[in-house]
Amino acid sequence: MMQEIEQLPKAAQQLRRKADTHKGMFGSVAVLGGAGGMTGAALLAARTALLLGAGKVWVGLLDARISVDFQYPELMLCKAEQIFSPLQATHLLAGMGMGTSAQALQILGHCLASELPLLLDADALNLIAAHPQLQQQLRQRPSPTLLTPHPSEAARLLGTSTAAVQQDRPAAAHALAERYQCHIALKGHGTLVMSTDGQLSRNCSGNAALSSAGQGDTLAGIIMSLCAQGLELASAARVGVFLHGQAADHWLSTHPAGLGLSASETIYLARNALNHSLAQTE
Ligand SMILES: NC(=O)C1=CN([C@@H]2O[C@H](COP(=O)(O)OP(=O)(O)OC[C@H]3O[C@@H](n4cnc5c(N)ncnc54)[C@H](O)[C@@H]3O)[C@@H](O)[C@H]2O)[C@@H](O)CC1
Ligand SMILES: Nc1ncnc2c1ncn2[C@@H]1O[C@H](COP(=O)(O)OP(=O)(O)O)[C@@H](O)[C@H]1O
Repeated sequence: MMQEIEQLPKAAQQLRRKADTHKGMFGSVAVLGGAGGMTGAALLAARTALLLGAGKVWVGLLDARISVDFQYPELMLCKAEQIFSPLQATHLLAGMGMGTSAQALQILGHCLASELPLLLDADALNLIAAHPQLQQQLRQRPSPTLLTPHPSEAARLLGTSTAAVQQDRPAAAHALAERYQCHIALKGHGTLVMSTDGQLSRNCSGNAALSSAGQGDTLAGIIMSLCAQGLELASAARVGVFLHGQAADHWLSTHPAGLGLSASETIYLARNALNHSLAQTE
């Protein structure tokens, strides 16, 4: 049976903060990605993780020419390999703008070998689709893993066409969860979240304003930020897809035709939506 996500899932209430806290209680997220020409994808995910409340955020870039994000100097930038020596993060997300080079393959291998909760997107998914040994490593991970494919990435992972995925999205989500033994968020209008316990949910928020580059990177950042702050990974996916869509729905109140929403602006809208929702239910 499919559950509809029509409002912020109750699990979000766990994000409310007590008075006596410190940053160590809200997780340390490491983002792996950003090869030459696509460092923006990794920075978008990292900025989102920070602005949605994660305690600390590292960015391990494959293109190591950039050493600081001047707009968000709170982010800790380093070479991708340095994330693992020593591993200080509590949560990993990988793939945004990572490319499919030998270096990307090696970094993804480190991520899969770690025992941390892991979100894989974009090129991490393309690499998995192309390398059976990574598929085996993925299936054997003892800790929670979420794959967030858009329909074309899902098609590569299933060895089918994008049209076939879109023709029966619940079947595709189910097949991905079965094949890779992971939680799945199959993106696109009405994003489906399929968890390894067999629960299938369809997100009802969001609109065509999200059809622009980088919006998947912000979704990945939202989900891992929520997970780092204590939500179980599948719950973080359900809360995250709703918040991401809600951000775009709020954009329509000032931009009714839904044009021109940048991924960077989605971050602020999602942050507002989350803060207001938690304050309203106090
Ligand atoms: N600022 C940046 O550096 C950015 C870098 N990006 C990176 O660019 C690389 C390539 O990723 P792309 O996703 O662009 O390329 P892909 O070739 O994986 O997928 C793009 C194609 O997928 C199909 N598709 C996507 N959503 C669909 C839907 N809902 N229904 C039907 N078809 C759909 C469309 O044919 C679309 O042209 C990745 O590493 C990605 O992370 C992107 O994240 C965009 C932003
Ligand atoms: N028409 C739409 N309705 C609802 N959500 C959408 C729509 N178009 C795009 N999205 C959402 O925007 C995000 C796009 O992600 P993705 O395709 O990975 O982009 P990118 O790789 O550029 O970051 C997904 O979360 C998707 O569900």
